[in-house]
Amino acid sequence: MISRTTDDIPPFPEDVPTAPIGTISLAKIVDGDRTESAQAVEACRTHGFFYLDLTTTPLGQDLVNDAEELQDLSKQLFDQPLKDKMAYQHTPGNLFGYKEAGTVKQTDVTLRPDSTEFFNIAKDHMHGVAESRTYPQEVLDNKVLFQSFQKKAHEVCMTILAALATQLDLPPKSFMDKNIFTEPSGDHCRLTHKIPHVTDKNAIGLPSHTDFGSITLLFNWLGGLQIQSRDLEKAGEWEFVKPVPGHAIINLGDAMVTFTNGYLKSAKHRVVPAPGEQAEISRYSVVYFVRPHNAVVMEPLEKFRDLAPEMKVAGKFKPEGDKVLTAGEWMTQRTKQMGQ
Ligand SMILES: O=C(O)CCC(=O)C(=O)O
Ligand SMILES: [Fe+2]
Repeated sequence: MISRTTDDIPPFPEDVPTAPIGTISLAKIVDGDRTESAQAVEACRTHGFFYLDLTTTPLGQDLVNDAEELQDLSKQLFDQPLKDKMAYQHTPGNLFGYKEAGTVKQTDVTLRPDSTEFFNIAKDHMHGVAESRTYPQEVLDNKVLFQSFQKKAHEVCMTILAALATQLDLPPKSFMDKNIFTEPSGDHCRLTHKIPHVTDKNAIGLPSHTDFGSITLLFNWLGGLQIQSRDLEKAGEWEFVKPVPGHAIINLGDAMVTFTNGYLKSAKHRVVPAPGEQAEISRYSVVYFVRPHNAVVMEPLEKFRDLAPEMKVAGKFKPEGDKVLTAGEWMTQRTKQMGQ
């Protein structure tokens, strides 16, 4: 079965317009199919999002299964009383641990509280790359599952980064070398839970943002994720990204914008109440964020250093001032900016 967790949820309404993002096949990317890689580059220069079809490789199928098991685990994890979850709250400037719903992002002009709680579980902590912080017993009891998901998600993301590099006439490891699994980094698995819309009619799921790492691999089962339309007539309107069983949703983060000096894009996205009847039930997502390892210097690759400004697209290119940061410093700065 491709997706057992979609069997018991109301369908995404057919009459709701959705973003026309493309689908890339993991199997074809693994096979070195240049047409597929060219489409991935195109997706990263336009919408900044694409579906990744995971149905036709064992690695992809295993990843889907892990994500579904993590969704089951999320239900138990978020079902705990708030005070128990708050015992694992993240510390300022460090995203690992628990974030409660009701956060206001400091850079959000609307200053609306979000309605999403999440747990960020570090790759370094699950794989012994760095000393771990504390996590709930349910997380520790499922360490093997987190290890499996993180390893596979990282591998899939590296395959995409290699395809992008090759297609851009760079050595295949150009981006991979900045995201080494065994090096200390901000890589993590995020489990999110959005309370049903009916509980808080005004809340936003997650305010508009770009991800700040290299590449994000996302599973969700209910609608609610939106990206801004690229259709000139719809100028900036938000469109839903409909979940597709057996597919992950991939987007690039601001680090890739920095490495390519804006040639590749990190698209703004947000989470709002899911459309139709889907708004009435809890929404979960399982995410893996690949971030450049801490020692990486956040500057464009040689090839992109002198890129003309008009080639630049959405996303933040540089931190305040001209200081070149390491990825470790950059992540701390961006995390503080989130008000977290
Ligand atoms: O839950 C989703 O669909 C998106 C989550 C997201 O954008 C994030 O956690 O950065
Ligand atoms: Fe995001």
